Amino acid sequence: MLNRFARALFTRLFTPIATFFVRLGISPDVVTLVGTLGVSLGALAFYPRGEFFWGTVVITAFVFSDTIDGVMARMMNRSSNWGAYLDSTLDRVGDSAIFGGLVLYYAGKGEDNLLAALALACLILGSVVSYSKARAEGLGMTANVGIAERADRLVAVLVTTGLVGLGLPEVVLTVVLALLAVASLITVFQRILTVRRQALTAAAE
Ligand SMILES: CCCCCCCC/C=C\CCCCCCCC(=O)OC[C@H](COP(=O)(O)O[C@@H]1[C@H](O)[C@H](OP(=O)(O)O)[C@@H](O)[C@H](O)[C@H]1O)OC(=O)CCCCCCC/C=C\CCCCCCCC
Ligand SMILES: Nc1ccn([C@@H]2O[C@H](COP(=O)(O)O)[C@@H](O)[C@H]2O)c(=O)n1
Ligand SMILES: [Mg+2]
Ligand SMILES: [Mg+2]
Repeated sequence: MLNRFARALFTRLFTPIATFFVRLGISPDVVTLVGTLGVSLGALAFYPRGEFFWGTVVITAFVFSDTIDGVMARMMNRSSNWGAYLDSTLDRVGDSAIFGGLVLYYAGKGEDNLLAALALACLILGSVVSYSKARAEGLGMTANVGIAERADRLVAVLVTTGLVGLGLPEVVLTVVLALLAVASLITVFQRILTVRRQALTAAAE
């Protein structure tokens, strides 16, 4: 949902940074790689220790590299299949680090099995959401639908985790992760139904 409504706004917001990087001769692939490293290190260095606020600040500082790399590629007229593949594959690494960092904290020092299980459910279901689109695209179909696309999932987990780091009760994170897991599951079904419709229509033609 956010992807649809906020993409144009965020593209405009980050165009000056993208222009600056292009002038410095930096390639979009480097931005994709450094962004993923920053997100993953931020998540895995801070979240397992329960440092939710600083972890979220570091992750947020790097997560928008995913918007900047695409803007740069289009600006330089070098959008490529390789770039799209690298971008999507590394997205999965960053997303796994974020939810994985929460799993590590709650399965260990945080001692909350319910929160650990919910963070794990969000990690797994989020990956299935992404796979359901990638597989559809690999078969020549589209699955660009769903109430919990990547931007929605990231905003939900980062805003809530950051606020818990500032003192918001953990029960709010429990509720948000539970809702996110359900929304991700619904998104999987929305995508399956979309692809089924396309596959059946194509078979009938
Ligand atoms: C007091 C609280 C303390 C904590 C403070 C921090 C709060 C943090 C708040 C927000 C963080 C928001 C993070 C959101 C990041 C979203 C970035 C993003 O997703 O950008 C990438 C995306 C490019 O898309 P891709 O084509 O690369 O992605 C594809 C897609 O993701 C598919 O997903 P799927 O659904 O299938 O899983 C994949 O299939 C595919 O593989 C993949 O390639 O760009 C956009 O989507 C652009 C729109 C981004 C909209 C973000 C909205 C953020 C809203 C509010 C943020 C407020 C923070 C303001 C910071 C301002 C900084 C100047
Ligand atoms: N290293 C990269 C990263 C991205 N691209 C191209 O941008 C598209 C994704 O754009 P976003 O705004 O969603 O990040 C991607 O499909 C590629 O075409 C690239 O070429 N190299
Ligand atoms: Mg990108
Ligand atoms: Mg991406």
